[in-house]
Amino acid sequence: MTRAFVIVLDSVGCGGAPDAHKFFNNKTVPDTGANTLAHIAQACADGDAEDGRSGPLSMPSLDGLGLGAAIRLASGDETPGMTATPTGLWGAAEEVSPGKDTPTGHWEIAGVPLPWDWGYFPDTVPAFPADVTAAICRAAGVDGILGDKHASGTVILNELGAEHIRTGLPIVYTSVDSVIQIAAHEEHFGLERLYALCEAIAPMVHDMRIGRVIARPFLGSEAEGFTRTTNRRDYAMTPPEPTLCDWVTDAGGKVHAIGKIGDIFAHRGISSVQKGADADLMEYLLASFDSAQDGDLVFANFVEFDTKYGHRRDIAGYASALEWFDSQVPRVLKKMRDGDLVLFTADHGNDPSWVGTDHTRERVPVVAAGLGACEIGQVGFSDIGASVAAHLGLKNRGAGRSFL
Ligand SMILES: O=P(O)(O)O[C@H]1O[C@H](CO)[C@@H](O)[C@H]1O
Ligand SMILES: [Mn+2]
Ligand SMILES: [Mn+2]
Repeated sequence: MTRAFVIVLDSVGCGGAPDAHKFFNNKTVPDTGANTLAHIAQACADGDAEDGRSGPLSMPSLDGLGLGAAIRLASGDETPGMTATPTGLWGAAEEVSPGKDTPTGHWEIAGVPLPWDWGYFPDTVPAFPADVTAAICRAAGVDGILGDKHASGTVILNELGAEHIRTGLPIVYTSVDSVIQIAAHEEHFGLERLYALCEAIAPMVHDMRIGRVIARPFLGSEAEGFTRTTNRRDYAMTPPEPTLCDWVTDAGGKVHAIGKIGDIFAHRGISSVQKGADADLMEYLLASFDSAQDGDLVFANFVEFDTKYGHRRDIAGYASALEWFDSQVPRVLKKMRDGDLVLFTADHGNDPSWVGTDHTRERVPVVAAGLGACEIGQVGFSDIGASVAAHLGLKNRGAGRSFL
């Protein structure tokens, strides 16, 4: 028996998606050519990412496993600063699902491509139909909502945070993803009240094939500014079929969710959940090597690349986050024991050099330690789930084929 550790670097794509022209930022600009990792590496090499860090992108550990090679394979783009000869398993994965959001990417990685099209809200004001707004008002006990449009979650707090405190009305917004996000002040509105509101409207919203209701609690004041807290909670639709998480638990193993993995899978097939800032998650991941048993899956998502830097189009911040993560990788690899598979991948792109503030359709890197040097080439997202299942000796393989 063996153990598997699947570590998703949220939004750390590597370009080259053949269907990128079907996905957009700013309504009209296709994602063709977007490449989160390569464009960050290029900006660093050009001296355009000097805020809080300096010089070429430094990711020696993941590059050593095969990250630079994976980017070049996926996209043909240059990878300045990342030119090591791989010592790990490496390749790039392509998504087939019609969506570039987090649940869609994770479900397909876990063996289940999306069998439907998500519902979306139009980029108009108001964005939400009257019955949705009425349901929110009823559940919150208020007589209106603020926002009611497509927005960036940090920008809308600056715009409406003070009015929210003054009026007590929740801030409700969406994006190109299939989401309703509700932002409310933890103290003025109340954290539990925000959770109860999101939970109450989730069934109606899911019936409209809207993938998630996201509670976006924040703190602060008009004078100090408003900051989102780590108490975000996602009320996601249940995956359409059993996923890798269910296969593991059905076979008697445990799935240890680190970060928002539990929420993404609507807590189906999830044995334990640990949440927090990415720095905390790294410690939970390290500790999981001491507690995970044979047959278990540790499934982690590091979200700050996406939420703090990708959506904010902050290239230097994104580069710093990548460099921090890479500096932790030797600690992870040292914890491995014989039979462990440790696989790093991503769920979509979020190129901080791109227009707009939304995800970008990209291939994602697949690099792994524990199986020696091996090029797997171009694979599908669901092949990752099939390979992890094969590694754990599971019968179910989902839609993919194992590359092991
Ligand atoms: O701008 P914020 O609130 O971070 O929103 C982002 O977070 C949502 C969920 O991942 C996405 O749909 C994206 O719009
Ligand atoms: Mn994501
Ligand atoms: Mn995102």
